[in-house]
Amino acid sequence: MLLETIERANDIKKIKREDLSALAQEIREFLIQKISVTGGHLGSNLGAVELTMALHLSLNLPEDKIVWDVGHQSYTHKILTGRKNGFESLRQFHGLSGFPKRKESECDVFDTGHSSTSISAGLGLVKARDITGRKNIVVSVIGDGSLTGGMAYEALNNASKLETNFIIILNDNNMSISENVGGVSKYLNNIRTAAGYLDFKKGIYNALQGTRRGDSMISRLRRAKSSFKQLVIPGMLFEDMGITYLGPVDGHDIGAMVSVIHDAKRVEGPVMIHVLTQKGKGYEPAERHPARFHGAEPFDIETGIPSHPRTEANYTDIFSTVMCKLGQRDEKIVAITAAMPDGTGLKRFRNMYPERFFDVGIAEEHAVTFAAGLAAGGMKPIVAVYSSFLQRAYDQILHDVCIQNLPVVFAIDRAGLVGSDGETHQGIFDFTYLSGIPNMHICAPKNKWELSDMLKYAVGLGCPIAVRYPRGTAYTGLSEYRAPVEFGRAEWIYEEEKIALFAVGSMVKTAEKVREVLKEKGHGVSLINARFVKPIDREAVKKACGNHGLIVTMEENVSCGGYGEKVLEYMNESGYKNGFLNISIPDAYVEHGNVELLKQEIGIDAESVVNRICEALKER
Ligand SMILES: Cc1ncc(C[n+]2csc(CCOP(=O)(O)OP(=O)(O)O)c2C)c(N)n1
Ligand SMILES: CC(=O)[C@@H](O)[C@H](O)COP(=O)(O)O
Ligand SMILES: [Mg+2]
Repeated sequence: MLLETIERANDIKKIKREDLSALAQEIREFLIQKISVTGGHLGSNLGAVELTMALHLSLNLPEDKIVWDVGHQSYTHKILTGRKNGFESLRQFHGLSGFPKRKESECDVFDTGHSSTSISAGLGLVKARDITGRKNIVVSVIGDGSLTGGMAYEALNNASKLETNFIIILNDNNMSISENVGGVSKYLNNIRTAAGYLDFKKGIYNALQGTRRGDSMISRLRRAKSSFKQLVIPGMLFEDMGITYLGPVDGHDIGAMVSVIHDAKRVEGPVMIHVLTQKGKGYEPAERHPARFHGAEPFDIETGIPSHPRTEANYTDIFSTVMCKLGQRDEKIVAITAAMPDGTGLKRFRNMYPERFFDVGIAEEHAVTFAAGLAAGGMKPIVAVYSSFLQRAYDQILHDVCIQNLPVVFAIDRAGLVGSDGETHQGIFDFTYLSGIPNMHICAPKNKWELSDMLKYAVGLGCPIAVRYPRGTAYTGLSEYRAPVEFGRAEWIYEEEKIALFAVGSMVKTAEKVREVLKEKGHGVSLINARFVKPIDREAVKKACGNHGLIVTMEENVSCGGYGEKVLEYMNESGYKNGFLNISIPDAYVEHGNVELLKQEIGIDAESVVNRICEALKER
């Protein structure tokens, strides 16, 4: 086994050239086997095996630096830098992260998880290198999907005036999570097609090898121009910006890539190598269904079928169904996603109302301002977005939606702990970043019916509102509690005396369990479904303060700027002296792992909450 000989960075250089494709095959088998058990980002990793090997053959790690965009394709890099044993615990609590982590290895130079950051970060590393007089190589690896994100262009704009070496690898597999969309995707497609015309199986770069920055590469291409009917000069967009373009190169040909990287290292300035790869390469189910195997749950290797097929609807399914109904009822309803039609459940809406569906690419900032424009034009936009990705669009929410009080609905999925993606993806800040914005309203459903009711309520509200719901199975308990949603009003579920549990969204289910245990211990416990985080229901808090010694707030958001703080602020303002306990996420990032385990770890699972309440009662 060649893979066994790889124990640390640079060991790959000891492998004989003729054995490299066998090593690539072993890496693929390893990835398929491990990810079939743990789950993980299979497709992107299978596509980037040879590209990563070529980089490791060409660079000297950790002195040289690789910045992985999103970082979901960095598994081969982890294998080649001595972490293959960690794959047993990939994305599990205290196990190997699914993304690059500086704390995991000195070969991980920059933490990622969100898209389109790699060129900015790489440029920063280049400048730090130049200022300190070091000579190392810096490479940013960005996918075609990530190149739809605005940050990438801000960085290219900035990099274009660079006079020292900076290598950008565009790993183009013609896919984002779903189909890649828009003008950039079309442009890259044209390059691919042009390469096809030329019948340059190994890419235009190989045919023109030996060219240098700004000289014969482009002029040779121009000379070659007369031989085509339809001409696309590859990379002209980048060349015109001052970025040397090399490619396209076959991303599964290690020799070709080592050769082009060798040349790129000699360019004094920014240089982009355009590499063509196939998502899911080498595993048929993933090649056939790249979207399904982008982020795979554990699966059967023979068939590709998930090992634990889902039997219950999740919140995304509910959102998806409601959107189709809303779209049917009202022609002004439009839906927007930033490259997540599958993940947000908007695919069905897209199929039914293609003219009212917009996938804007990985462009959350644009998605929000675009929605504001739609609203200003009289439409009723719903932006479906993951909580952690919406963090990017803070100013657009404030400046473009809320100052003008435009009726944009934010359907915030993956709110709360998401699990195996970890720190970068936990949706635990949205109450905080949204609730400080005047005109914004925020609500969270306790179960699947309430999500449906809240969405319908939200589209009729006529001003900015966020409905936030978690990843995973939609709660079906408390179905008998379905009082109409009213602006800023909580819902009393159980009304007793002594302890009042004010729970938000997903925490209502936890609060039910907490209540059961406390009742067994002889306590009277009220349970209030908060429903609204902004505005909070002051009347409900006032009422609870009248006959409950202890007020407990429960939320899956960081404590700072969350629901609990708002309740406490109101209690203080009003002079209520009741005991108060805030159950929320502490002021820290939460790593990857099973959500139930993470909840225990941070003390927001039912058992921990009971213990904390009992402690609080003792102190009184
Ligand atoms: C800001 C942000 N929005 C959305 C995502 C979700 N996301 C992760 S990977 C990905 C597609 C990236 O496509 P590409 O860069 O081409 O890489 P590939 O998956 O094709 O390897 C998306 C949309 C993200 N990580 N960050
Ligand atoms: C890398 C990335 O950002 C996405 O692929 C993310 O992992 C998707 O998460 P879900 O599995 O919750 O859709
Ligand atoms: Mg891609």
